[in-house]
Amino acid sequence: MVSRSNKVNPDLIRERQNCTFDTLELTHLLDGGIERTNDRKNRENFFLNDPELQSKVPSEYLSHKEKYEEAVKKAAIIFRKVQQLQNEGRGGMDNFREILGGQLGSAILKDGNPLTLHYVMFIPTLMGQGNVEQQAEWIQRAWSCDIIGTYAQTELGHGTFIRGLETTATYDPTTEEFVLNSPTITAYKWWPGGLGHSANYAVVVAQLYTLGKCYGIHPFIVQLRDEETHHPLPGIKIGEIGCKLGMNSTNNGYLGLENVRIPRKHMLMKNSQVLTDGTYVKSPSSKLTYGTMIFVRVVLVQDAATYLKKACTIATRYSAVRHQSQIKPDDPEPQIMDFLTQQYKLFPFISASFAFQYAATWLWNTYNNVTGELETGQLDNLPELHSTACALKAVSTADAARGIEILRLACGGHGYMTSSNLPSTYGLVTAMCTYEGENTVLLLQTARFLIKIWQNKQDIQNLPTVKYLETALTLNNPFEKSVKWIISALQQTAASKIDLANRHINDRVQAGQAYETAWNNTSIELVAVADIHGRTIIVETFYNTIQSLKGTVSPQLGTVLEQLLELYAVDTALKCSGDLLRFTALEGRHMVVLQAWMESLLAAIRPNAVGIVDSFDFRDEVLSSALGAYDGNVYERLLEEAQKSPLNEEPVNKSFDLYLKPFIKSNL
Ligand SMILES: Cc1cc2nc3c(=O)[nH]c(=O)nc-3n(C[C@H](O)[C@H](O)[C@H](O)COP(=O)(O)OP(=O)(O)OC[C@H]3O[C@@H](n4cnc5c(N)ncnc54)[C@H](O)[C@@H]3O)c2cc1C
Repeated sequence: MVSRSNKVNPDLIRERQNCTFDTLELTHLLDGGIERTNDRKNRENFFLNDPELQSKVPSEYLSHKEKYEEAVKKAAIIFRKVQQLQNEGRGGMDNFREILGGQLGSAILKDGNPLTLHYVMFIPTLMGQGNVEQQAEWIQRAWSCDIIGTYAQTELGHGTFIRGLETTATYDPTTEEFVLNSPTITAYKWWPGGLGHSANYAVVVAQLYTLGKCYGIHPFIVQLRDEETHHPLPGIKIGEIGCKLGMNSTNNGYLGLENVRIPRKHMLMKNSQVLTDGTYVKSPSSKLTYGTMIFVRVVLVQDAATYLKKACTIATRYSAVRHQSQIKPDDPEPQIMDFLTQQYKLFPFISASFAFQYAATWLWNTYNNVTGELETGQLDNLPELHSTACALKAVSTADAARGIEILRLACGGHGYMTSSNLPSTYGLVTAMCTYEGENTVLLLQTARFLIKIWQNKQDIQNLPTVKYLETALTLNNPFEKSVKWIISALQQTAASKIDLANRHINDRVQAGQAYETAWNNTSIELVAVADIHGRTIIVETFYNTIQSLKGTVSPQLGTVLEQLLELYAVDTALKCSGDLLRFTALEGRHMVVLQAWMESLLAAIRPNAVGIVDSFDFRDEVLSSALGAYDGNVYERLLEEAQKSPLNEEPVNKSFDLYLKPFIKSNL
């Protein structure tokens, strides 16, 4: 068997020598400073050097059951270590962000963590929707993992349309309890992570009935399993939903409820309440329940950026060491990265990963400001935040999933190997397009906000993400080869498309259609409206971030960042060129300028491509890829990974004697 050398591949050495900027400077910038880089590295050492968290057998070779058991074992170790860090005052939120996201988390558990929902949904829901007494009772127990929870909203019959959920919680004033039921098969909860065999509690979303009246969906804390034996409690029908495209260790579960009684105070009552006599007290604002949903969407934009960066690192390093074909007859085989089409597969996604990271940071800050205002009863900025989070989550996860697939294809056959780690990365990211709000549905929510703003333009000045709508239609904006022009052209396009969609809704209403029908009949345009609005925000945020960094980074790095910004902007313009030709001053002859600009940017980025992805500073364990390792010893690693196949443990498999030999002989 070939043993792997410790030498770095000479192509990668040369790429690194040719890099024009200091990769460490970019690493520190992306991490948020040298101290945060050091914290991250310490955290990586703390988790990844722990032998208990290392796998002997790649998880693909385990059975479904073994995968789950291994995942629970590691999840318990991970969170024990997180608790240790928290107790020592080390790390704070970053521990959770990295453990639960695409950085450290996916290095240790490549196909999902069964305890993620506990941290990402159960605890935030207790915090966001529990009153002070409920928080006092539950949050400490949840933080210390005395109980493990999940969030059970989706049912077999309904995901998106939550008003259609069928699980019922009927108040019984005689015992001061709620009685929970799944009246039909379609009322069974379906999908919650960790629900199958990990959680012993869940926040269950159910239709609330009291004094004979239904008050719509509300959240309830339901105990699912005995805290000692872990056996399901009476009336709880529970299990795991089975194999999926990806995320096969997250233990997604189903849940049926049959006359399950819970105390009145298990209804989460920060917003609405049911009093002991059964009187329903309405929430002061239905918008107050948005908080947790928005939080997760905000986090997903960051995750989209991280996973895309990982895929870019794998495909870019591989493209530097892989040689194939010839550009000119008799030339040696070039690095595949020297094919222009290959650069076009790689570099726009490198630039997109920067765009998404900066959008995520901006969205996170906006989220914190707006939720701070909520605490003081100020709700004015919530609809805009909701609309923006919907659009950015949809655009970033869709583009990241598409990008990872293109990056996988960019690695040819070897990208199809699970040892490239591109298939499971795709599995994790494409799921993000569906959960926490299905992307089309989210874009339609953004569109609803935009149409409302368009119909009623007062106070728009105070809404930063839509302020442009005031003037964008009347702009006289001759073509210019600049990012600023692209931003204003995207704004003009978004405004024109909103105007057009609005007119089409009105035309349909005038022709006799109900508003809702007219909305549905215009929804292809409405989705496109929200999509371009989201892209406009992302390009503008990227531009603003690079402007704010000017003078704070070295000129060499400044140049690279400017090139990435320009590439993201021009690539967006080219992809939206049909719309830009239709709604802005862009003409056919300008398309030639945009195309040449894009090609010149590919050429400019080429010498730094490996340097840029090196700056993402993913440890090999985090990349988990035979194609993407720092040393570039791709072929040795592929062979080494192949040896881990259980089929290779013996020279002749028993199926030969059992089936193949009789078959061959029978053909004689
Ligand atoms: C990996 C994974 C993990 C999950 N984890 C959880 C969890 O922990 N807890 C939980 O409660 N749920 C969870 N879910 C469920 C998830 O939230 C739902 O799948 C999601 O909300 C979409 O709902 P749906 O599956 O019912 O799809 P549907 O709503 O049935 O969507 C199917 C199609 O209909 C379209 N559609 C639906 N409504 C509209 C509309 N109004 N306008 C236009 N088109 C529409 C959609 O665009 C889509 O194309 C998870 C799902 C996945 C895939």
